[in-house]
Amino acid sequence: AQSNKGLKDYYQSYFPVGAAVTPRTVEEGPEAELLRKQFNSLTAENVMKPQPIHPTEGTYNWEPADKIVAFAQANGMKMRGHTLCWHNQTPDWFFKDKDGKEVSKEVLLQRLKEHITTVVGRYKGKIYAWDVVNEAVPDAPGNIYRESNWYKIIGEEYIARAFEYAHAADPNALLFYNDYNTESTSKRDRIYTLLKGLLDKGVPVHGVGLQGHWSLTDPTAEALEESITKFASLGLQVHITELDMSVYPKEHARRERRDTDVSTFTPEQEQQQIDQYQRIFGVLRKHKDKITSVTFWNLSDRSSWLDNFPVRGRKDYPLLFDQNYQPKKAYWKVVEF
Ligand SMILES: Oc1ccccc1CN[C@@H]1C=C[C@@H](O)[C@H](O)[C@H]1O
Repeated sequence: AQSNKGLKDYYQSYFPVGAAVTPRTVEEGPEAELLRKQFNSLTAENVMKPQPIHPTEGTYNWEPADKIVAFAQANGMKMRGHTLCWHNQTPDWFFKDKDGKEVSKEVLLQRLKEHITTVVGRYKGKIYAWDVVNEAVPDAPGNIYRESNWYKIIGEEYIARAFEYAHAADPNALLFYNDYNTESTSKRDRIYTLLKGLLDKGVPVHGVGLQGHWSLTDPTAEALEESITKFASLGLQVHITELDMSVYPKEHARRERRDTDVSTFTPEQEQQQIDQYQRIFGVLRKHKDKITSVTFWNLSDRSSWLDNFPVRGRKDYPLLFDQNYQPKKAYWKVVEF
């Protein structure tokens, strides 16, 4: 019956649809029920990032990640791994020796290799796609490489090495480069240059993750189409990895509250959100030959990372399910096509 269909059923002949979850989300209850009904792919929102999973050189924290993997396995869901190499949520110990001094390039490469080999190896055969490197390209025009500790100590080759380590650990896993703001022409072009260079050197990159932290007006359908086709022209699969649609103007840096930062979800904002979700999914369906996964970042408006970014404590309403896990008007425009 229609009522039993979820997003994953409507999109069965297009692409898997997923959500970013916490270990709490997969405990029995309304959120686990919503996951089962609506989604057939999962990403761990935080617990597979370097800091949560490998807090000190000698300790791995497997239990939270294992919980999410077990839920995916038990419910026949695909699992995306997020993320192996990133400048954020990465512990300082990677970059420091026992005296607190900066480590050499060789030591840091060895630590990166150990981390990736151990994490990817543990979930071999259970995680089919990894965000190997996250956000290596800066927003500001000009440089291709963000000046992270990875880049400063190793140089640009840290990216190729990360992909090679992941491929050696699980030759069957699809390996992705993941980034946000991928529809801005300057950043899009620099990501393209980075990826083309890696592919030309034979580095095992299989796809690009467009995070999809979008807003009511950005991107336009044309800009999104341009990004999808440009990256696909490299022979890469395209995943939308962190889709949400803030009801506030897009910003890319955390900032303190201003008294104008009131939380609103007016009928006008809702209508704009309905129209934008309809436009975006029209483009994604049109390019189902290039798009092989679409994952929302978090599950429902009950809780979104945007409730605290870029402004702490400003409630956002970015997803297809409301604060009581019910489909919003935008949901029906996404599934009725
Ligand atoms: O939209 C942004 C603006 C500035 C910096 C980072 C981002 C997006 N950064 C993402 C968001 C949330 C995290 O949980 C994800 O791991 C990260 O990939």
